[in-house]
Amino acid sequence: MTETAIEAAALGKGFGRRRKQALDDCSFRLLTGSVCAVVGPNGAGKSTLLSLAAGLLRPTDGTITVLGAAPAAVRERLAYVAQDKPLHPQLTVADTLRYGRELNPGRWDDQVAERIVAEGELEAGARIRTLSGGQRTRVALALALGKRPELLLLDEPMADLDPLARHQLMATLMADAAEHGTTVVMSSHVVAELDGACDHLLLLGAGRVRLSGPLDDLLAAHRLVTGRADASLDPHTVVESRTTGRQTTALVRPEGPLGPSWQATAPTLEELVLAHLRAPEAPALRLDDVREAAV
Ligand SMILES: Nc1ncnc2c1ncn2[C@@H]1O[C@H](COP(=O)(O)OP(=O)(O)OP(=O)(O)O)[C@@H](O)[C@H]1O
Repeated sequence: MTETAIEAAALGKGFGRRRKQALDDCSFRLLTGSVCAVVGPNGAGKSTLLSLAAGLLRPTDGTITVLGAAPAAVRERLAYVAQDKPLHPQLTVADTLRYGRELNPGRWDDQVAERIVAEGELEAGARIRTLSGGQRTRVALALALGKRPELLLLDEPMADLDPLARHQLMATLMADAAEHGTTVVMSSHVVAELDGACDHLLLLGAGRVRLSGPLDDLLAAHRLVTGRADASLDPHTVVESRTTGRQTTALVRPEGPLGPSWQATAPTLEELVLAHLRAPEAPALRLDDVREAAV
């Protein structure tokens, strides 16, 4: 097994005759066994990136290597759950799982697929078209995990689920990934649901990588500081700063000791992401051991 699950080098994807860049010059590296959160505002390129990794789109620039090969060459070793969760509407839940089994001979894990369906109390005989959005999500995830993939690509998998189902499915997903060493790449707008589940972060903005690396390293590279509005933050890199009255609160990347003017705490994942979303001009930071120089 290769140590790198996904490697993107100057990856770009343009659409249409004008080649509008959905992704531009993206380089990052994700180690096997990581659970990676892909976050970013609407239109940032998250779905495009996941489709490229799944081999459903081809790059217009650069390269993406998945499980050591071109994505199209390793399709049977990965599973992709797209945002719209395409399933055959006329099939029953049981038929859908049966097709999953037939299409993945030698790989299929009946136990995990059946468990995910059973946890949602879905009737085996129910047709897909009669299911709610959240119930379809459950069937799509059962199909994806049943395939026993080495790489699981999930595009906003929890968006349709009620909070309890979300919590429970996330726990099942993470336990299964940990048990089998599955690499998981999951996009989401709900940062809270990623906290505690992910160990790698990829933040995209306007088609570019803004943050990439092990979550702990990215969090450790930032400090949330509070101090007097007239205190200087030189020479630190200020990601975002807000002043209310006489007080400034900022997210910074310290270049050394912060000094006595500032009270500093470690940011949460949500604070890290929100500050970068509010400050799209902040410089990018990559801590994922890419071979190229800094972005
Ligand atoms: N098939 C396509 N044809 C033309 N443009 C596209 C196509 N797919 C995506 N785009 C454009 O590429 C950009 C990135 O889209 P993408 O769906 O990857 O973003 P996203 O981060 O997943 O957004 P969201 O959070 O809204 O799901 C957008 O500007 C979108 O309009």
